[in-house]
Amino acid sequence: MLETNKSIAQKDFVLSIEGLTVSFDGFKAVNNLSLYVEEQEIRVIIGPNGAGKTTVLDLICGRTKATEGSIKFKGTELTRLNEHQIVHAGVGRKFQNPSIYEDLSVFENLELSFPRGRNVWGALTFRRDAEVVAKVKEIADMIFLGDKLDMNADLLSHGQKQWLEIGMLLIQDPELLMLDEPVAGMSVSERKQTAELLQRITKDRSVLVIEHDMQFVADIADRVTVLHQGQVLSEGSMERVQSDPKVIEVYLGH
Ligand SMILES: Nc1ncnc2c1ncn2[C@@H]1O[C@H](COP(=O)(O)OP(=O)(O)OP(=O)(O)O)[C@@H](O)[C@H]1O
Repeated sequence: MLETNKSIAQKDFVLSIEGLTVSFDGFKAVNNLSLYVEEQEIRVIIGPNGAGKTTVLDLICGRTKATEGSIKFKGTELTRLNEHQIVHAGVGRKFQNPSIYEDLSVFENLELSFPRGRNVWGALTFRRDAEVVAKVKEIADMIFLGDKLDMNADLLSHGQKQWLEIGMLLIQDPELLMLDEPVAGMSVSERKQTAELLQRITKDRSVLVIEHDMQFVADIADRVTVLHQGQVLSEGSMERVQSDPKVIEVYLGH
């Protein structure tokens, strides 16, 4: 046991969650959870409805306050910070529904998210210097929208809107990116492209994803954590969790 603790402590984890619990009127949606995410890792959290997946992301990004436990991001204790401070520390979160500015172009949406242009008026009036333009183009290419910079965001497909929102997070250069069901509503080819995109962006960062689409999970996951009733039911490679009888019983067997 000592050996295990020592090896866990020595690894370079981007995110170390230990003993995390949140209680809603006595109901523990997350119950004494420990989870460690490495640099450049894509970790996928799966599990049945109500398992606590979204609540875990809410706790990490500061939307929900923990009752007990610790969430360390590169050594910084996140449970003491507010949502804004957590974003500033380098944690980006994408929710299920895209929250892009539909009446602005792809370029303007990305430009607005560039760290210097966080507020709308600041972003629209500051000079589009070469650095911003270059970064916007780089990100647009990465999210498959390089030829759609001038298109109004409301004309994009659902999948393209999801990519734009991922791009709006990437331009802020988070070290941990959290995505809640990123391929929901996407076509098969868009799912494939999204898998490629996630593989590419983990060269510089880690990604934590909640997903129900098992093909997509198999395509992207370095490791999978299966949650059930706020606790880790199983963890490891996709092959390992898929063949775990406990996982088949409560989740995959349905
Ligand atoms: N703010 C809250 N107050 C009370 N109960 C909550 C709150 N947030 C979540 N819960 C409960 O906690 C449990 C876990 O919810 P959560 O949304 O995290 O599950 P999930 O695994 O993301 O499920 P799904 O796959 O359906 O999105 C559920 O029973 C939910 O009703």
